[in-house]
Amino acid sequence: MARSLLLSCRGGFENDCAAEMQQSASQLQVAGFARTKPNQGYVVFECFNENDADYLHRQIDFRSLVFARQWQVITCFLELDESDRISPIIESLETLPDVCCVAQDWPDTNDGKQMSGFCRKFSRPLEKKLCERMQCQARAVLQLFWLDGRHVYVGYRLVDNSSTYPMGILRLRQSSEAPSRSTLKLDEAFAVLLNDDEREQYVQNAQHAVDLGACPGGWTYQLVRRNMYVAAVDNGPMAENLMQSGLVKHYREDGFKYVPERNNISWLVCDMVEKPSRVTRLMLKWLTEGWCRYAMFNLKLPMKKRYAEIAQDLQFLRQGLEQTGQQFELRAKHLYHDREEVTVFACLHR
Ligand SMILES: C[S@@+](CC[C@H](N)C(=O)[O-])C[C@H]1O[C@@H](n2cnc3c(N)ncnc32)[C@H](O)[C@@H]1O
Repeated sequence: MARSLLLSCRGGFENDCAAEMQQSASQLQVAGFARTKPNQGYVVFECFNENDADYLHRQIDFRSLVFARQWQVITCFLELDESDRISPIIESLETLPDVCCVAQDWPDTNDGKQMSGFCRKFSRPLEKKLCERMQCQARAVLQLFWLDGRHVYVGYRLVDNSSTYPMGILRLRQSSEAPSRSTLKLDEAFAVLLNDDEREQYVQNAQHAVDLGACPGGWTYQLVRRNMYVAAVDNGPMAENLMQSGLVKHYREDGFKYVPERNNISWLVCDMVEKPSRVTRLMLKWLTEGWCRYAMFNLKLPMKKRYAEIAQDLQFLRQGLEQTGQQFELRAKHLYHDREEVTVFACLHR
């Protein structure tokens, strides 16, 4: 009897996450409304009808949601007594489908961070009590979302339609050879926006790549690390260690005017700070002209209504790719290492 969904997001992006969920629900003709507060790092979406939360959780492809890092159906909200937190949780599980394991998350905020130690300690006794209920073939996870040590949302999420990472966050370490922290955005994008088969097929040694807005070279570093030849386009200075790799050629040119010299570019990546609509048009041009096979790029979103902007840009791109009559992929995610920006992957299957 689940009426609500919980979606976690980066603090400050609650309105965008809520607007996206509202739009996704109304496309499925499900009525509901979002409850959230600024910077709380999550949104609760309340449906008007019983079971609609489960329906939305099954019908909406999690990968289509840009701003949600993780989501779950809420079956109940518990206020717990510190003397016995486990019993009420166990008692509340009757309405749950079969689950294969338990996951504990909390809001990714300064207050929320304090929950990490608590959850680590709590998981052992909880799992001990729950082990009889776990069924390893089950396709759902028991998901707890702690607000503090006494308040928790209990519910579930489907393994095949949610993030596989704890808290929906892929944590990566920056290599000392990478010249900027931005490098983690592209590393995360390859991991999150492509599945294992796609990574194997699309990302290969000795491919040619173009990096627009490349300096100082954090994204180029990720391409070089994957043994690609890179045309790095930017007026700024490139990190010397990358230039010494022998794989990078630096073009001091305007990324909007640069035309590739070769016709076998696999990857176009772009991190230029520019209006998202302008970058979108440029990416569409590269893909439809056949100048590259795959594009991974950032759309910077300094405006207030970020969901409205990204929805419009993605729609423009989708329509442009549809007009080619070819099959294509288009995915966008507000990644953990993204700040006021969203990362997009697009390709045309020729
Ligand atoms: C966010 S930084 C890129 C950081 C880079 N991806 C990294 O990981 O080190 C944006 C870069 O875009 C460049 N840029 C902005 N507009 C450009 C344009 N029209 N053509 C080429 N580069 C541009 C800037 O010079 C700047 O170096």
